[in-house]
Amino acid sequence: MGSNKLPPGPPGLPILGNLFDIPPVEPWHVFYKWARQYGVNSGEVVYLQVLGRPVVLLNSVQACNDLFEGRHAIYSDRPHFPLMDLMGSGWDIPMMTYGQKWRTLRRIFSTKYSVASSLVSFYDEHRRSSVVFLQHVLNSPNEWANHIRLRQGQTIMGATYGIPIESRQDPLIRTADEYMGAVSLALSPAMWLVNPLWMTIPGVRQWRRSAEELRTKPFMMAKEAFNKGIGRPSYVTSFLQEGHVDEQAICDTAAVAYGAGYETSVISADVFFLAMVLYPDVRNRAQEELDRVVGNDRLPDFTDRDRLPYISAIMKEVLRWHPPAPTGVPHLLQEDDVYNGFYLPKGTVVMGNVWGLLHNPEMYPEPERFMPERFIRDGAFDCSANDPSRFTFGFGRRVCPGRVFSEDSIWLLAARFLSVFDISPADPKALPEVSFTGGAAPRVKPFECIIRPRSTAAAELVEVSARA
Ligand code: HEM
Repeated sequence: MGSNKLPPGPPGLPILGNLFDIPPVEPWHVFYKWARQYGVNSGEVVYLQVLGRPVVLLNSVQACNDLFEGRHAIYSDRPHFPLMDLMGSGWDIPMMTYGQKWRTLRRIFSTKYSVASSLVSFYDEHRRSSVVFLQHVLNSPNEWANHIRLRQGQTIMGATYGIPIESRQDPLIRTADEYMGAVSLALSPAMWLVNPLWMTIPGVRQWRRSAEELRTKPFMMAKEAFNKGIGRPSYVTSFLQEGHVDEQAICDTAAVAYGAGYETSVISADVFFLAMVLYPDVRNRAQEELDRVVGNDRLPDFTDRDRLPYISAIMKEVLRWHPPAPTGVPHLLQEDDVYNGFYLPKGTVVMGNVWGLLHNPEMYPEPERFMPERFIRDGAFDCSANDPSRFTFGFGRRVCPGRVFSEDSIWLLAARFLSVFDISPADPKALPEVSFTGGAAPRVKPFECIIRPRSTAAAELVEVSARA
């Protein structure tokens, strides 16, 4: 191919390679360091080797565009995730090899989740779940983290199946929690690169059951409601009504929304709360905008979006500051290739360094700071030059098809929560740390905060909206 020189990277041990260089928790900091240390003369391409498997980190916009977009025909496959195989997740689009089955299912999924007219039809679910959320926070503010999980579960389950979820204890939410915990583990670099270890994980059988339940149970419930004529409008019911898509495909693609969308949305909501606790100036500025534009006698809505630029900027900054999948989801190179004069062997695992790209100080000055102002130009919301969603949601043909749905969800949460509640640290002298659990979709470590209605009128507005 004209070059057999591998890109630079950290030296590893014989056979084991860089196995012990990748920490199980917050590995993105190490990836970031390597990008700075080794990427300078290679167009930001860094080479690792783990137990004989070549792994490449792409650390620049250029490299991600050139390879994931420009050469998508050979950069869109997935590596094997042994733990996912054990869980019987062959139906799950994110894990699928790049081929006809993936193409068909992804197209079906996208006709509802990536098309503007369908996304608008999900607005009512976002609205409904956000009002329930506000009421729960009003009644038990210390339980805010549980209320977030319920709200995100309600939104996804409502939009996908039309199934109302009443409580955090709902078995469907528990199933999703369990399955996504396993997926996060299965996709974390430390786990899938070190494949023999998962054999010993005790919960595998239970995870397999959760995966099957997640796949079939809510679909059967939605279908039954549809057949009785009592199904709420949703992804599943609209396909059943249209009648042109095979039922198994509806069932499998619906489960993907629930599986891929639930945990990631919970994390971004948690990140929003953490940012609001740590950055009171941001919260104040957002509330000033909400009061001026929306006033205090109704909740903000999607129709206000164009007039709430700072809320839109907060939503983008949440996705940038701590992306729910900071190391992305790995792609697999299907052919030998040469890039910038470096040889990339067939079978290389190629990872966009999501967190590193979003913390590049040239594109995002003071990257550790939560600063929505970076998306405001001349008083208007503008992320045309630095839209974090270009990285947060992955790359090329495998880019997340749920990204606009997720942005809608975060936007409404931020607008409505800040319009009626104040939030502050539990102890101003001991602010919560910005730290995360392990896994490919790391959760914000639990923290406490104080949440109060902004006024008696705000509390009443929440009650009235919940009754409406
Ligand atoms: C803040 C929320 C979310 C984030 C950060 C996120 C992030 C990602 C990332 C990084 C990928 C991998 C892209 C790649 O391979 O390069 C992905 C794939 C995917 N996401 Fe999301 N996601 C979110 C929410 C959602 C939602 C709400 C849905 C469904 C409604 C969804 C459905 C999917 C699907 C189906 C894939 C697989 C795409 C494929 O392999 O072709 N995601 N997501």
